Amino acid sequence: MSKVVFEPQIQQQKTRLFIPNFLSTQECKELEFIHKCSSTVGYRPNVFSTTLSHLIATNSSHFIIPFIPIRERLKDKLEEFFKCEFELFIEFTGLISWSRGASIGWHSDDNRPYLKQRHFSVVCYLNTYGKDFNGGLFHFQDGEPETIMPAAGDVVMYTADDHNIHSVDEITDGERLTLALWFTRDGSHDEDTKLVSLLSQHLLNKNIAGSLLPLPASSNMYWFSQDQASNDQFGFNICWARLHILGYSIYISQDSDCDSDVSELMVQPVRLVRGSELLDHEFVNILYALQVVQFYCWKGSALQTNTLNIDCKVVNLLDAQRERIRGLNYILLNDGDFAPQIFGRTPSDAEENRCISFNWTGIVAAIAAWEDYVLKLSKQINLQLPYWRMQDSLFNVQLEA
Ligand SMILES: O=C(O)CCC(=O)C(=O)O
Ligand SMILES: [Fe+2]
Repeated sequence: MSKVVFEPQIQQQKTRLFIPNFLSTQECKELEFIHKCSSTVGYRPNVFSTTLSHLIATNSSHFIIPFIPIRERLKDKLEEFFKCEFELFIEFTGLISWSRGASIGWHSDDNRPYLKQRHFSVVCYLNTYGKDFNGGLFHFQDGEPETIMPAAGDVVMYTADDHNIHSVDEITDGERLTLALWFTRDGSHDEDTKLVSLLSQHLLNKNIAGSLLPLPASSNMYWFSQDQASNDQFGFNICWARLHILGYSIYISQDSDCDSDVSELMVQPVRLVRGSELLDHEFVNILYALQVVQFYCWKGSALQTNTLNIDCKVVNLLDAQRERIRGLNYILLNDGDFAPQIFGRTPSDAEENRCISFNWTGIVAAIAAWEDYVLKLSKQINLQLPYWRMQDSLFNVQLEA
């Protein structure tokens, strides 16, 4: 009797996928806006991050809405390609930016005992090599593609094990931004369970008409220093620095005894200053001012068109106010050149940094447009949360219009 011989399957296991243009330009820009007004110091030197739980903790849960359809599309694509439909959970979602000096050597993403639940990695590039930053090329140690040159909208998915040893070159200038997700087969590490619980506690305690203004987290989360481990006094506050590189200063009228206490300054009402002009509008805190300015950068040209009827009061700075701003900058920016070194592009590009056209009426228009935007997001989250609670999962609920 002849035996049936089973040929060993010589089939290369698929371990990675590169997808150009998976996200639209609008999706990338919206996530960039969220990161630039919400980021805190990250988990590695010169890295900044925005996690979904941080958005909830800072009264900005509504910013989770734009992530939902993107997470869903990424999960569907990943499960289809790796043939594991309905098996995966999202373990982590975050916006991560790397600034000058950040890099990572050869590693796999599950290379620590506490990271073993990470089975798949997904990196979405939200900005572009050569345009927004230099350095920061991604390399796989073996196989194809060997090198990825990040471009806004492109996505790479790979198994988090040692089939995919990879590295990222040092960023030499600018800020390289990604949306990073890890997926797991282990339901006990499902990020959604934790998020639904945090959202429930947060939103149910608050009436629907509750304020949509951001609340700063503890001030050390916004304190950047070159050597984070040493808690170096020489550094800067990320919010002040992001406004500074866009050409804005901050005026705080309230004179308190604890001016050198940064946590106190983060919760004071602020006014925006540009050159020698001060906008006569009080923002409840620095995070709110930052959200409006970043919103203006995002929507700028669209806002310009209907600014004709906007009432905008701008006054000239008094010498005493100028002195006060100098004092605040000394505390919050230290050396004013340090922030552009970390966030900027060479040669100094503060002007080139997207917010090219500036006028105060644009900013005032942005205050109203920001409010419409967050109100719309907030309505969506309030409608969806009951369904998320039922399923213990964040998903795009198809609601009747
Ligand atoms: O941003 C990238 O291209 C990859 C980042 C990375 O390797 C990591 O965070 O583990
Ligand atoms: Fe990695």
